Amino acid sequence: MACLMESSVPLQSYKEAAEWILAHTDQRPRIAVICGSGLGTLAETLENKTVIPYEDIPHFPSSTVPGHAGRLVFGLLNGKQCVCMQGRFHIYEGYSMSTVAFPVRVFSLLGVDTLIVTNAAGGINSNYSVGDIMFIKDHINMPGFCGQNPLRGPNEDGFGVRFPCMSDAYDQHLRHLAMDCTQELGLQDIVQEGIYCMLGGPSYETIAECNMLKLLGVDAVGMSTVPEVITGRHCRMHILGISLITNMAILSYNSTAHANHQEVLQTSQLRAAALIALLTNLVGKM
Ligand SMILES: O=P(O)(O)O[C@@H]1C[C@H](O)[C@@H](CO)O1
Ligand SMILES: Nc1nc2[nH]cnc2c(=O)[nH]1
Repeated sequence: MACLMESSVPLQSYKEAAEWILAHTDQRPRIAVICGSGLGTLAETLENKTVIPYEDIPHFPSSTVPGHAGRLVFGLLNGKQCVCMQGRFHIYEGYSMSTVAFPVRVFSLLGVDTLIVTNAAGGINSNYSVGDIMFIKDHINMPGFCGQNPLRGPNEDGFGVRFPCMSDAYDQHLRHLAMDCTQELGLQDIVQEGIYCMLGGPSYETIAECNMLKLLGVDAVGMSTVPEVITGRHCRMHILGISLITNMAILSYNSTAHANHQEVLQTSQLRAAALIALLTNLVGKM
C-alpha cells in the first residue's frame, strides 16, 4: 500500500548540512542567535567572522524577506563563539514549519545547546510602547491549533521524544540573566516580559483579530519564532526569546494607523544598538 504520510525533512539532509558546515569552519559554537526582521546587524559585530551564505549549504532554505540577509555568521561575541542566522524563514514564504526550523536541528548537530531567538512583533498589550524589548515567557502556536507543528510527521528519536513538554519552553534562568543585563545597561524602562503569539502571516491582523488576541492574554503578535523554539526544545536546547515591539497592533476602528513592514524595519534599526549591547553583555555572562 502506498504511504499516505506527508514527508518531513529527511534526517540525512540535516546531517549533510551539518557535515558541510563542519568542513567549512573550525568554529564550534554552543550558542546560536536567530536574528529577527532588521536585527541582523548583531552579526556584523562578531569578531573573527566566518560568513556562509545559505545558498552554499546543502539543503538550506533561502531567505526571501527584506531585512533577512540570508547568511550564517560564525564568530566571537564578547569572547564567546556564536553562530548568528542573519535572516530566518517563515511559513508565509511557502515553507513548512519543519523547513522553517531546519537550521535549529543543524545547529544541534553542530553542538549548539543554547538558542537565542529574536523577532519583530506588534504590541497587543496597551501598556507597551513601540521600541520596547519583550522577553518571551511563553507562546501561543496559533497555526498549531490547525495541526501545524514543526515536529509533525515521524519522530526523529535521535533529536528528541515524540511528545515533548512545552511548559518550560523559555528558560527562566536565561531570562533572569537577561533582565539583569538590562538593569546594568539602563534599559529597564523599555523592558517587558510577556506572551508571544505566532500567526501565519503575511497579512497583518484585522482589528477584530487583535482584539481577540488581547482577550486571550497575548502581549505581542508576530509571524515567526514558534517553529524554531519548539524544535529547539525538542532537542533540549535552552531558549531565550526576545521580541522587539516594532509597532502597536491596531485595536480601535477609530485608528488611522496602518501596519507596514517599513515601520517594522525602521524600529528595528532604532533599537539595533540597544539589542546588540544587551546580547553582547548577556553572552559574556553565559
Ligand atoms: O522574522 P520576524 O518575526 O522578526 O519578522 C516579522 C514577521 C514578518 O516577517 C515581518 C512583518 O513585518 O516582521
Ligand atoms: N503578525 C504580525 N507580525 C509582526 N511583525 C512585526 N509587527 C507585526 C505585527 O503587527 N503583526
